[in-house]
Amino acid sequence: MTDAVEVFVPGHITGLFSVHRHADPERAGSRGAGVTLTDGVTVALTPAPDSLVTLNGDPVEMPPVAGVLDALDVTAEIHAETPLPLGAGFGVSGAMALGTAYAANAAFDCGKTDNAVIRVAHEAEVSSGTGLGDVVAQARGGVPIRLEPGAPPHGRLDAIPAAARVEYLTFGGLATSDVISGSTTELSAAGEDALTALLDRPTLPGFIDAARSFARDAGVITDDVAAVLDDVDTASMAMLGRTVYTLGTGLTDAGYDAETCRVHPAGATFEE
Ligand SMILES: Nc1ncnc2c1ncn2[C@@H]1O[C@H](COP(=O)(O)OP(=O)(O)O)[C@@H](O)[C@H]1O
Ligand SMILES: CC(C)(COP(=O)(O)O)[C@@H](O)C(=O)O
Repeated sequence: MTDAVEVFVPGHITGLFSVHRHADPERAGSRGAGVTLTDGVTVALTPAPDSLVTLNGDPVEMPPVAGVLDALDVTAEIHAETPLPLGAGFGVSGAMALGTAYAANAAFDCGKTDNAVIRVAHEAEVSSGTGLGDVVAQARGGVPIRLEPGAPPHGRLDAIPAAARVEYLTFGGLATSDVISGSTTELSAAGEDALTALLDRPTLPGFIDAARSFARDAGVITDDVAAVLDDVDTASMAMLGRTVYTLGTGLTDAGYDAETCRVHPAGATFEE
């Protein structure tokens, strides 16, 4: 058993998605597409007799992290640091679950393969109702397309092979669990149409166009987000949060004081 293990997990903004429920959480998930970010979450895990989770120094209730620790039957202190806001569509909960799973597997010599670690984090995230596709996307990096839902070996991923600057502006959170546990028929139909359109044009402009159509058709846009989307036709809304993002410089060009990062070229990594 080692002392502390640190893992970096990229943030993930979902552009479009459809919900695929299944009694078995490793087969449940979403199809869709998003961008992983160089702004992410660094998860530091230290084995400890009582589990504790902090985010930027403050204790937090984080069900998917608790779920990972339970599944691995370990207790630990998890200290996570991120520039990203929690609950605003950046997959912070998925990042914390995946970072915890990788770090715990290493610190406690659980002996799991990469796919098995991803499966543990995905199951905990899905069972907590905090996400459906963030974990598999964050394990891959880049601009992942989720062709089939679920953790490996069930889910299937592809990606848009491209890099970009990413700008984002956040107004606050949207409760992911309220949206994905409610009626998702309209949202999922919009997500399937948008994924088909993206696969016809798997480029960054194709992604933003599909994401904007999805955001409009899914009926989730809030007034603060809508006002920015009216101003910036290369921007869309992060699922699921009151966040606007663009690939390139659209937000700053329009005079918004946006945060800036890049598409992350890789998935979660151990920090040396
Ligand atoms: N202050 C907080 N704001 C939002 N979520 C919080 C907060 N403290 C704890 N949580 C928990 O964090 C999780 C956030 O999940 P989610 O909304 O999917 O966020 P994200 O989009 O960052 O992944 C939920 O389980 C929620 O209960
Ligand atoms: C959109 C969402 C269901 C939730 O994303 P977040 O709010 O960032 O946890 C995501 O996990 C996905 O499946 O695409």
